[in-house]
Amino acid sequence: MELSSQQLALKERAAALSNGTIRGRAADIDTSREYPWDVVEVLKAERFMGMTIPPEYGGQGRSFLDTVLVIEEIARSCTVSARIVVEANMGAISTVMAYGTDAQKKRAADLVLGGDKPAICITEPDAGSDASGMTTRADRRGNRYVLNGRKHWITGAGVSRLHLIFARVFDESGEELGVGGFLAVRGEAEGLRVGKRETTMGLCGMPEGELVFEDLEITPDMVLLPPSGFKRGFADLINAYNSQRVGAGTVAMGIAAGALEHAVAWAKTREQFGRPIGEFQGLHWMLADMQTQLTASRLMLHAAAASRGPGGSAFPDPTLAAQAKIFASEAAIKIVNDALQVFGARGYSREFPLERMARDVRMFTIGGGTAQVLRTLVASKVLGWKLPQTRDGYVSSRGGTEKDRDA
Ligand SMILES: CC(C)(COP(=O)(O)OP(=O)(O)OC[C@H]1O[C@@H](n2cnc3c(N)ncnc32)[C@H](O)[C@@H]1OP(=O)(O)O)[C@@H](O)C(=O)NCCC(=O)NCCSC(=O)CCS(=O)O
Ligand SMILES: Cc1cc2nc3c(=O)[nH]c(=O)nc-3n(C[C@H](O)[C@H](O)[C@H](O)COP(=O)(O)OP(=O)(O)OC[C@H]3O[C@@H](n4cnc5c(N)ncnc54)[C@H](O)[C@@H]3O)c2cc1C
Repeated sequence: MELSSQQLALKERAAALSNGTIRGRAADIDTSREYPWDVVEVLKAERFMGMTIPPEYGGQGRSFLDTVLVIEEIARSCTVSARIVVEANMGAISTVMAYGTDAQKKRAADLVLGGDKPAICITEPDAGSDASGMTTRADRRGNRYVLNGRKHWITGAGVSRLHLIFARVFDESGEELGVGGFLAVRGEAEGLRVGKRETTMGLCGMPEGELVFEDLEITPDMVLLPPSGFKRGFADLINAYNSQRVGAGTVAMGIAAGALEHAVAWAKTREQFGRPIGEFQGLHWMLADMQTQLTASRLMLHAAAASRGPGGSAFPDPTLAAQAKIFASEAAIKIVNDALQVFGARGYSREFPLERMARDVRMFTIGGGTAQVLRTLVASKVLGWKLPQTRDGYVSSRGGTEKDRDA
């Protein structure tokens, strides 16, 4: 995909920041397990926070493809910093920019442009891949909603201020209306409690935590009503999430790009048997395969970022987003581990970035929808069949009977 001169300039600016300040901070962010507020200030100064926010709300109205160019460059040096760029431009913020009221857009834009990385709150202890099986509920009380429930593995728990919470909606008679999005700002909302932080293998500077909603009151101005209403609210909200799936896949690809750069430089300088190891054909072919997989990942992610879903969607095509994330995340795990292999024992040392990259990249076939669940989404498109995953749903969707179900 041909990039414009403005996009090339944007990519260069991001690369300069990545090669300088960001690269210098990556190892400390990992070992300290502290959220990099200093990096947020630098991202703000470079206007990499809220790039996709429309100019009327103080942003630049940049595309998802522009954002992907920046994410890749930042991820070459630091995964935590790259994920901040993802969530400051895609996912929750782009959902509010698409579905929100004017006041909600302004509030969200001010927070993100001020350096806030929003949290998208979908996953629950008993509803991970089966996200629509969520039990967090929003009960109507007069003109407000009261949220009760719990989410976990929420990126930014305890540091994010703006939260987009997916919840099952009930009217005052207790009738279920569907799924809605609810906005809450930590520190302003009574009843939003930050729980346990996970001790993760990678992305150590980014809190992944539990959120507990205890009679969290949501006023009408903070209800994010999906365009098709609560009835198809889940579909609308997860459709908006496709932007973040492309962003997540891009972080994985960026880590791989950084790891390959390190491996190429090492292969040229490390000598064994009196010659650079880069002279051995076995490594030629490894490096060639790594580059081939990286190029394919980048092409798929750029195509997905530039795509739009059916029906005039403002978001990437769901199938292209799923395919790009499946391919890029699985390729990146292989590329990073092969890059570590090129370093020999040094690859296994904390004195080199490869072991951190290998720990960081491992999450991308899980977070953002697992590689298995995304394959089902692609298969559903290929077959032209709906493929509900519950046993009853599957049997009935294929015209089966009770007998089939109990088979
Ligand atoms: C598994 C799921 C895809 C949903 O499966 P279900 O069988 O429960 O429901 P479906 O009938 O398949 O879907 C319901 C409805 O939504 C539409 N849909 C589903 N996925 C998409 C999509 N990606 N884009 C657009 N529309 C979508 C589907 O067509 C149905 O609509 P209709 O009824 O046909 O009109 C889903 O539960 C799922 O995606 N599970 C994975 C959970 C996930 O991705 N979690 C991410 C949490 S955030 C995170 O991890 C952040 C870390 S990362 O770095 O970003
Ligand atoms: C680093 C990180 C950050 C995250 N950030 C967020 C966040 O900010 N917000 C948020 O809401 N969530 C977040 N998540 C949660 C993430 O979305 C879930 O972990 C993911 O959706 C999978 O759910 P689960 O972990 O419960 O695994 P499970 O759903 O229990 O899956 C376990 C295994 O079973 C497989 N499986 C499950 N169902 C099927 C099926 N029908 N077909 C085939 N295989 C299946 C899965 O692929 C997986 O291999 C994050 C996760 C990680 C690791």
